[in-house]
Amino acid sequence: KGFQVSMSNLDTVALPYECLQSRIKIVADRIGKPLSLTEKVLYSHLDDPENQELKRGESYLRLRPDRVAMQDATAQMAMLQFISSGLSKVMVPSTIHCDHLIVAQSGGEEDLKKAKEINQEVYEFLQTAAAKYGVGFWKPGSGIIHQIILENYAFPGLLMIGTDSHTPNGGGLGGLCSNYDQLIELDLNTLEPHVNGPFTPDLSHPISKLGDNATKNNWPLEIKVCLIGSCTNSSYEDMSRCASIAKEALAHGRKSKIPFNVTPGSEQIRATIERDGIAQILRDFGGTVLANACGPCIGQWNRKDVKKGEKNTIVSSYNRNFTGRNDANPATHAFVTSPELTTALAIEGSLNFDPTVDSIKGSDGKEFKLNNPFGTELPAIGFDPGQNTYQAPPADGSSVNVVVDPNSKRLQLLEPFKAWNGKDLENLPILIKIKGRCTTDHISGAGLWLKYRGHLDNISNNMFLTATNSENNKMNKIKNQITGEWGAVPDTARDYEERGVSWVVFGDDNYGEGSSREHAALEPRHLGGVAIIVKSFARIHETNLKKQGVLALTFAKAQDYDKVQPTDKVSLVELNKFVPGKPLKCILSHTNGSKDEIMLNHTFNEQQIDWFKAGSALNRMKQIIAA
Ligand SMILES: O=C(O)C[C@@H]([C@@H](O)C(=O)O)[N+](=O)[O-]
Ligand code: SF4
Repeated sequence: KGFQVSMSNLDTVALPYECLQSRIKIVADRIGKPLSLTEKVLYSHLDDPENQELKRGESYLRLRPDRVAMQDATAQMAMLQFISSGLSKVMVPSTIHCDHLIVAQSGGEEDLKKAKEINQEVYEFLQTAAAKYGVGFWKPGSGIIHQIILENYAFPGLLMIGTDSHTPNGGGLGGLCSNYDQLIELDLNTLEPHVNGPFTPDLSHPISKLGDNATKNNWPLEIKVCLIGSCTNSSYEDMSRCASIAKEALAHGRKSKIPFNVTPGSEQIRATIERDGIAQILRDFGGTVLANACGPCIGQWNRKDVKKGEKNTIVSSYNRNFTGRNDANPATHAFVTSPELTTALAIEGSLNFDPTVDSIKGSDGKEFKLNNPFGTELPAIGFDPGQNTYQAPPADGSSVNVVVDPNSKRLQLLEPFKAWNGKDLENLPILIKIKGRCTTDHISGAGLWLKYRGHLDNISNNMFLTATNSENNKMNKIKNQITGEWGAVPDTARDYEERGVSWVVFGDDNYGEGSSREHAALEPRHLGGVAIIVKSFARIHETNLKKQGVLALTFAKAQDYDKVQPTDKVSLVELNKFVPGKPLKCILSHTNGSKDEIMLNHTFNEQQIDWFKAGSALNRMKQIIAA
């Protein structure tokens, strides 16, 4: 009792277990039955455990997170929004992690040096904003946010807000607990390794069928590059399992047939795999050790081996493989799988090779088969922390000067979005009616655009560039409904905006899947979009739209999507009756004079409707603070 342990060895704030347990007790007494792990983590962070409404799947919980973590591609916008809030310091321990902006080309040291030069302005902004507002700063080279969280910050029961969709990775240390909502039994002996792709992580192939499926679909069988690493596949164990395969190949005089890139998840992983000889084995196998960063996973890859438009296949252990995501080449067929399967496939460099059954010819001409990979979960003699790349926030950063050059191409201070004018939205043009998959990479691509993530007007030039227009099945070719001219999506949106004309977008299922990037919501809002109307939303993106004051609406009847003509004028009426749980009325006025009235569902609660009325959640927060 009374003995305090700090939340991490980099913070002074104590682990909050006493407070968490007292809140759980209050809720457990209210509910009167055992709680699942998720309920324990959430309810122990309730702002008002005595009175919070607790309807599973319905209630919006007001929560107090223990900490916040931001990666550098989203932290710029997060800190710009924080600066515009007028608050003087963060309320909970927070950190910024420089991991998304380092371009992979020749290898770790060289790439990191170049990144520090190229991104100097952005790193300087983040480093000074961190110091000024009390945020810890992990310098470029520290590693990927989620690996660092696992190494320094995650603890059982933690509730953390992260500006990246893989933040739940830290939940892996959630610890065991007594009550489950559902028990799913998986017989792992029946589960064979799978490889997913191309163009989506949802297209899954058992390794035994991969070659046939690739042949049937005319996907290139030859693998051009294999890449291991990423925020969720770059632990010490991952690397040591890959090294066990590399070592076996080397023992038979074989190595990777193709370029093989290795991304350590953090400086600690890099230093430890160097110390333990694992990095050298991977280099002997033909590997290039890249910087501790996201790199090619998010298109930070200065790829030289194929030309843009050239059809080719790559295999990685990354998390995503959407069109063009890794190298901005829409013809790159990217497949994702485990780090060890990626390593094994590199030996023969073909999708037609099944390392679980096929043998390999050694340099002595003799056939051999790979044994199952094995790894070491934790290094026997502990981790080598490597270089210290962490900057703790000073006790008082108020005098720190944060520079945002008004002529910068990469950073721009934010202007508040306008509040709703209290009127219905009448006869708006449709900017684009999107057909099929529309991920956040389609709405706001990464790759070369990542450099503009701190400049809302400049990054808006990538808006919807790779979304498919239902009218012509083309990307980035839409008709301006006022001038009749065909043009690029961002230019057309800017033309409407300059004319003071708001617009809407229609979309398909799981709209906005993938990344957390708020830019996919900020950009349409910035260029004059007022409503996104789709068959269904991806959860994170729907919330991002609401936060930015955009009406995130879904067809009450999915088939109403087919009633929408790209030339329609769209009205959203009776908005004065916009309340939780009540669908909104939409009138489609077709060019032939006929009209269709359809109903649109939404998931806005009272607080979020206030965000819409105020123009954004940030505007609403400032109203509350000022009141
Ligand atoms: O786009 C971003 O900056 C965040 C994004 C990125 O890490 C990604 O994997 O796409 N994510 O996953 O949330
Ligand atoms: S998914 Fe890729 S880009 Fe996103 S955080 Fe992980 S490594 Fe970085």
